[in-house]
Amino acid sequence: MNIANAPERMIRASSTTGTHPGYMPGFGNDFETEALPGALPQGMNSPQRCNYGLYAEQLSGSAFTQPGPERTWCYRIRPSVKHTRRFKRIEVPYWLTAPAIHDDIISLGQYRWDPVPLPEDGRPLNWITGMRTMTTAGDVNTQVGMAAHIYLVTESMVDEYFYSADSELLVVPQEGKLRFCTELGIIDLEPSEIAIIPRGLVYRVELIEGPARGFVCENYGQKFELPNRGPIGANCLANPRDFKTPVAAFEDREVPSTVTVKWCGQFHITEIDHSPLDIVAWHGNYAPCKYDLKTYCPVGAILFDHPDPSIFTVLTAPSGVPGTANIDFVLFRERWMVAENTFRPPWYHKNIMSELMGNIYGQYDAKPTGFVPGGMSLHNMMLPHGPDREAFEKASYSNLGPEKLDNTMSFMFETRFPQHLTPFAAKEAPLQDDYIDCWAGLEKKFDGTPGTK
Ligand SMILES: O=C(O)Cc1cc(O)ccc1O
Ligand SMILES: [Fe+2]
Repeated sequence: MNIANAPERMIRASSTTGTHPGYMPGFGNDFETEALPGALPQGMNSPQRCNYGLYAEQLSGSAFTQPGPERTWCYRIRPSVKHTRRFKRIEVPYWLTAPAIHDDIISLGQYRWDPVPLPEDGRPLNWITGMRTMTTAGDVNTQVGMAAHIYLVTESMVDEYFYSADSELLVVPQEGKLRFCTELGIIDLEPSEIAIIPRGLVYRVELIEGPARGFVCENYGQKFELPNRGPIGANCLANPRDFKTPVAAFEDREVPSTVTVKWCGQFHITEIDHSPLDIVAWHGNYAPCKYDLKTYCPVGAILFDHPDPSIFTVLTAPSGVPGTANIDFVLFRERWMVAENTFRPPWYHKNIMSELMGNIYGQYDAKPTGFVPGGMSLHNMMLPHGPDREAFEKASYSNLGPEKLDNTMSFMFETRFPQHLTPFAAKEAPLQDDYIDCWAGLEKKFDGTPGTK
């Protein structure tokens, strides 16, 4: 069943329909915001007593001593130690964490999947139960690597909260609208936008318009940052002002609630009697944000040849080895193709990085058919791939006038680590068994005589 045809009964719409309180522009800025006047101390972080009887608490997203430390000061109704009680382990069987290598699964191969459908039994899915891990890479215990997930959401979390101690999440919606009610404010998210939810931040996810499906890159390592622009200079690509961080918004609600924590790949639940989204004011540079991919300004080939896809990097998460990302988030969006005497789609290649791609909408130039919106592909470390036969023939023989690639948005989670398929990706998700055949028709053109064929 296609997600778009899901019966109405599967969709439990969100109760949160209020207008959004607003966002602040900038990437990694030192923001300050208060939902009540005077809630934020001025000139200091820890006054003897805070206004409104609030508790001051620091959320540290980096080592204290990291150059450019990332932290946020929160002024909240209760310290967050009151938001966790005794933990009970629970199973979340479809959300897997590296290392997760299964002897009976072969990750060596070119793989492609159709969009993951909603479960046929109609059971509702929320942000936690609807997460489907496709690949894992690296090791959460050493804080390197990533996981790629598909989420399917048909119901809101109600009095249920979550945080991941393992990871920052990069969320890439493909269908439906979600609202992330976080400790630091509210983010509404729809296709063509992305959100970054920092490690350790508590939130619940509501369904605004559903069902919702999308992709998640779970980053176990250093945070995503804007790439160095090198000779490109100060402008284009993702411009910092287009990132939006929510203003403070809090809840003062005393109702039985749960908090689920993802910690070293395990899930634990704790019961509390109030909403943990109780931060009235905050300041700092460790905060969630969203970004509209339609504001991404691509820079590309304006005379000849096809550059490396790194020119389309939106965000990069460093690995510690200079220039060798733990994860690059790369965007293939609408753009003009003008290169002369050039094979314009991606060249055939074999790459030490492993490439997981997803289609948000439209057609991807190297794969005109089969790689559909909501679908994913994986070209793992040192596995050759490139345009299918149809794309090769068209690009080799078409007249090369300026051409706009319109209505197209695909992306890549590219990591320096090999990606391992999960049992879900290998056995349950709609894997295209015949994907490899897209190259079968590439014929031998060489006949020993010179000249282009
Ligand atoms: O494999 C792919 O389609 C992604 C990709 C695109 C590109 O323009 C160059 C290299 C590359 O891996
Ligand atoms: Fe590639």
